[in-house]
Amino acid sequence: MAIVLGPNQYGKAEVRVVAVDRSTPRHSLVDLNVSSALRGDFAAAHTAGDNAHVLTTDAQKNTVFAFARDGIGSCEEFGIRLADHFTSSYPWVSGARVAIESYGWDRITVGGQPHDHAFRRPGGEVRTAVVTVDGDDVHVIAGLTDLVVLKSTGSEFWGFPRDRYTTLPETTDRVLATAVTARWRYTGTDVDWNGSYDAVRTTLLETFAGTHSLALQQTLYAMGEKALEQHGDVAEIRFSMPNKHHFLQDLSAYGLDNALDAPGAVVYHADDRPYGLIEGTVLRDDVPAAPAAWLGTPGFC
Ligand SMILES: O=c1[nH]c(=O)c2[nH]c(=O)[nH]c2[nH]1
Repeated sequence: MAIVLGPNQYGKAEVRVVAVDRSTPRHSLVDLNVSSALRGDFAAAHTAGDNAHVLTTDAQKNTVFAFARDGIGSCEEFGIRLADHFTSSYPWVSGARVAIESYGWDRITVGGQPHDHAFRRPGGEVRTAVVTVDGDDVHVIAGLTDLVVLKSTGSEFWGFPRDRYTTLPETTDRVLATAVTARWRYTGTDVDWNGSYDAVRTTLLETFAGTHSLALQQTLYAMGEKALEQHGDVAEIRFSMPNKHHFLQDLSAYGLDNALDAPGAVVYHADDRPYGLIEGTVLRDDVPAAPAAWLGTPGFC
């Protein structure tokens, strides 16, 4: 009896690449989750720790980002480009599997017009309602979770203090993305619930799109302020908004620039964790607080 190596493959799973075409003011974006796996003669790595045949998973990840710089096109084309590249890179790489998930983004409409650089990811979003009767009081909190939105420009972040652990560069043009959880409390119950829900949601989307953001905190406040200005029967609105970071990928190590104004797609790494978590309440100061309305609804400060 001999023990032998059976089928094997290896690669980098779930490379989150976002390529933004900024060549005109009307941006478009491709948002992918790419997993590559190589097959071939990798026996020595397994049996002897000899890595001479191992095209690193790190290089596979870098290849995904580098190839995205030329634009992604369809995910099928992108997969073929990558798989062809990997299999032609070394004679012992006889096969490659490239699996791609593509996340669609719709343009946010503002005043009936599709926005140039503000997008909403369809799916996932959930409408919520919490009704609390407390003695004679009836409280209604409407809301939504997982309203995923992104601006490919119109977002800056600078002017923050720098201590010895602060390495974040200042930026005047970044991707801003979040998954909005919002809950808003009505002052009464004489409300067209569906109409009001749609209208508040529209206000949130239009304000996210239309606010030139200096911080996600500022965008949060602007969304709440507009919701209260435009909807007189809303007493307060609470938000929980993760900052879904999109880092400009550094491609300089392989001789590629990734400048915001260079031709080709601008390539970002969509990082899923850790994430900033920005939470806040915007309220009318002349409406009594209603702590009973929020009892048992966690996730807000
Ligand atoms: O909009 C932001 N707010 C922050 O508080 C913060 N912190 C950070 O690292 N990036 C950002 N972005």
